[in-house]
Amino acid sequence: MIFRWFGRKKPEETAPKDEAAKNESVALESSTPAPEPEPEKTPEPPAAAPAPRPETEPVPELAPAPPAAEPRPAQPVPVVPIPVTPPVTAPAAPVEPPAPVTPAPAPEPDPVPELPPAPAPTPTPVVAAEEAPPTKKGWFAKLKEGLSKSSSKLTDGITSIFTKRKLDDEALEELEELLITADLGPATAAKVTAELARTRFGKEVSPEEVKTTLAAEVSKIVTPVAKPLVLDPALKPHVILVVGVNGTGKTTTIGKLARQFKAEGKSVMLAAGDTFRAAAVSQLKIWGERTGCPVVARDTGADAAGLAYDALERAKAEGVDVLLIDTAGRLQNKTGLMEELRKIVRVIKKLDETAPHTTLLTLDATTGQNAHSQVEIFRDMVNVNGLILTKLDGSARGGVLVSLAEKFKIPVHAIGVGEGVYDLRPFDADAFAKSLMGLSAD
Ligand SMILES: Nc1nc2c(ncn2[C@@H]2O[C@H](COP(=O)(O)OP(=O)(O)OP(=O)(O)O)[C@@H](O)[C@H]2O)c(=O)[nH]1
Repeated sequence: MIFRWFGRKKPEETAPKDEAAKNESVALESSTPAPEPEPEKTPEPPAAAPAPRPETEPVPELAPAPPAAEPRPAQPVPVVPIPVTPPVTAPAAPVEPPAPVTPAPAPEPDPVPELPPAPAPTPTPVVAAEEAPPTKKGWFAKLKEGLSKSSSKLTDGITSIFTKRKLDDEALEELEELLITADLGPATAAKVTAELARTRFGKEVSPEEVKTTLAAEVSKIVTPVAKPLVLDPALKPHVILVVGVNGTGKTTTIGKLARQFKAEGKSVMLAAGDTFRAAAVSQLKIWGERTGCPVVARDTGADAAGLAYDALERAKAEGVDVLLIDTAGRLQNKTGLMEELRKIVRVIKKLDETAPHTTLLTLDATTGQNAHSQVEIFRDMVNVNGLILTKLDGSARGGVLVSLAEKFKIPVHAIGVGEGVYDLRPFDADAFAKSLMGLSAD
């Protein structure tokens, strides 16, 4: 029966590699500029097109009224002096004379003392003032806490399977199922349990041992993809195209990355390439303000590729270090989206044939296995060469990162564990694996 474990489920996911290679070449082909018949719609360098000039940042009028979706972390709430209403005391038992009951001075709607003009929600240009950057220890704690829903599902399951029990076929089967339901995917689940069987089969194992072994296995699987996003200093700018389904965290991630690059002393420019939704544009503008980065934007409905072209042209002219381009993510209109993304790529290649230098796909970790199809779809549209898993905080499906790593082998540059500007961190394989299994850092 041991052999059942070794032979039964060889991780059968070699196919994706070929598929990945195939698709990659497709994507690359599609982005090769040479015999492209299309550029008739390509926005030409806006020589004589003064009309919808991309408006540029800073955008002073944005400071007030952030849209509801604004991911601003808790700010000290401006204290507006509110006129204190006198406590309404029940009038004491009526005493004579009953007649001229002078009604207790009604809590007058106070003559509103002229309030000093409400302190406008601070324009928050200084990111550092928002929250303190977490220490390494604080970061691990945050990651562990963020992954607690994912890990408690796993650790509760492991405890119930392995309390005073030998590692037999049945236990392995249950473990494998548990790992699958925790989104690690069938191939990863089989691989990890087979490894456990190889070393411990027939022995009594404690839940702690199982967790430690699984953490080590998970770490082995995700280590090859844990690659920080490194900017090429020779590029002016290093162009990062950010793609992903709506709501997966593109704009927020751009804001967080912009902060990080700025903190490293880089000059950063943002391009509001999701021209479809006005809210997306204003959200990016807010991030631009918060991080002190200029934002190239146009009116809703403008041509996204034209905007990207203008942004790159300007970034080059200004010698900017990094250009982050936001994009739309309307999967409902897949063909239209594919066209739009490919066109952005083609058009920016006219200015720099090596751009985009990084095509980042944001994936919402709460969507579990759905993330797999998103990788496939976007990889086929554009040559995705980096992933960012967002919303790992509060997701019960953080295990999906492991199956993504195993299947696609695309670098995971960073993970998002909150809406705050500091809540994006380089992906640390070991810290992630331990947190996922509910273990402590050391
Ligand atoms: N908890 C949590 N929320 C996040 C994280 N990243 C983004 N969000 C939130 O997810 C929501 C969607 O994020 P956006 O950045 O607007 O996503 P988008 O992909 O740009 O979406 P569209 O603008 O609709 O295209 C916002 O409320 C963000 O604050 C994360 O790591 N953790």
